[in-house]
Amino acid sequence: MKSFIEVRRDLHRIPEIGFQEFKTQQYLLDTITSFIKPYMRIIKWRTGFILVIEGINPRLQLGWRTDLDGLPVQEQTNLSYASEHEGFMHACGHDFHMTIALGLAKRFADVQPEHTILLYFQPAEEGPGGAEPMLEWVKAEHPELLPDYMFACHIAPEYPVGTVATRPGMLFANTSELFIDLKGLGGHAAFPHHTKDMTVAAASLIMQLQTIVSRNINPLEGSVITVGKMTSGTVQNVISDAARLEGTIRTVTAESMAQIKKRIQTLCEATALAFECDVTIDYGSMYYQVYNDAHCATSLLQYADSVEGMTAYECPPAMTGEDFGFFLKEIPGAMFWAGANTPYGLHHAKISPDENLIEQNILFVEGFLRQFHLK
Ligand SMILES: CC(=O)N[C@@H](CCC[C@H](N)C(=O)O)C(=O)O
Repeated sequence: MKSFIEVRRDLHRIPEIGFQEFKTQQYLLDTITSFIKPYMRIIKWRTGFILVIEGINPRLQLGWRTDLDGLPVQEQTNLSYASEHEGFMHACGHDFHMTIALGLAKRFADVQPEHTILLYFQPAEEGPGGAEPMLEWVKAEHPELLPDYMFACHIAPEYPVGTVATRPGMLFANTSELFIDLKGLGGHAAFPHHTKDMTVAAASLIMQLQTIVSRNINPLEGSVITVGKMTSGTVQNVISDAARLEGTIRTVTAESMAQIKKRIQTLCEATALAFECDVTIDYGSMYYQVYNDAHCATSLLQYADSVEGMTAYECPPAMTGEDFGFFLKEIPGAMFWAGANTPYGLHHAKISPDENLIEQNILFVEGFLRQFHLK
């Protein structure tokens, strides 16, 4: 078998967006098939699958989840193994997450575990969200594959390799995507008084959206509204008849999410009135916050503390979103940040995490799952 660094590089070359992970799924299945044992079996679901590894003496079923999808980001790393898919990149570390899961599969193929291990290879974390429908499928079709406890990691650029950073309670925020379409009346650039200019309406709306967190939400409750993409118009001397804003909302409570959406509705209605146009809102997909079970998070930190080369850090929560939150809503478990030591942040076109994290986290997670026990 190839080294795990080579495997990660292979996966890095072929990023695919949510529910389009066809090559990725095939690569993962081919790799697992090369070392699969009679006590292991694969159950496919859409572009993902579950690898079931029967334990020798299974008192528990422990789940480990990896996400599979890349992002629509044009890579700028200049790496020899950069993305071969123009306009797409593994800019959120899912190539690392997948390699760690493959590494666990290999380690448990080499030495059968005591507990039954369920490796969830889940599509579409970045959007539209694979965790919720995957969990619904398991509950309906394979309830025997529901883990008793479930874990996952996410790379963290800002921490040194070997860091395990997590906390009991909320680790990541509630999220909701946000899509706003504005439709007006286009026309000649020289005759603005005959038009309803959607570039100006959209620009005004963006500025108003940015007042919600600063003026309407309790400052002691963190919230974020980001408009990551704005499109409007066709050419420099035609007034735009259509604009679209694409963004995301992050909150720490369901109440502030509802409050923000109410305010967005009001501002959109006001924009429609002020700019004499149609404004429609679509909230896309929403993720439940990542809420760690206290015993599971503490167990991860304590185990990290006991392993040479690993550093446990009880970290603050972040406004990142993760659909792993849907698993944790129903199954006790925890997610942790795995130190990746790179100057560029998640979703940056130049992010290049330290590959040493792969081996270290395979061994860490393997050891953690093998020794995990009930309270
Ligand atoms: C870990 C991470 O970066 N996750 C994404 C999840 C995105 C969810 C959804 N598409 C949204 O934008 O609301 C993140 O951006 O935090």
